[in-house]
Amino acid sequence: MTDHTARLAEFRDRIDSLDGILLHTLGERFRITNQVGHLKAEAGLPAFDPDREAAQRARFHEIAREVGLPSELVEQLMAMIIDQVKLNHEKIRGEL
Ligand SMILES: C=C(O[C@@H]1C=C(C(=O)O)C=C[C@H]1O)C(=O)O
Repeated sequence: MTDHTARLAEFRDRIDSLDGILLHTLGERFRITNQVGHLKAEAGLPAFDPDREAAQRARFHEIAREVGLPSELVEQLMAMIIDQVKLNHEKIRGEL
């Protein structure tokens, strides 16, 4: 193996490991938001909480700046996740 091939393989190992961490973390986030979905459905609370989401967006921008990621990327990524959470909440409510 050339030095470049070995370094590429090392980088890809690290990428695979980080992808695993990201997806396991996402799975854990969905497990917790599903619990929130059950709690809200039982309490008759709406799936969507705009004040909470506004506070989260402000925090996402702050974190994006800290870690050097484009704010738009972080915002779009988190909006996709949160939209799916709200769909899950509607589904949970429909099943009660
Ligand atoms: C999980 C919640 O429900 C919704 C989903 C959110 C999320 O995925 O972070 C945030 C706010 C709500 O619109 C919540 O209210 O905390």
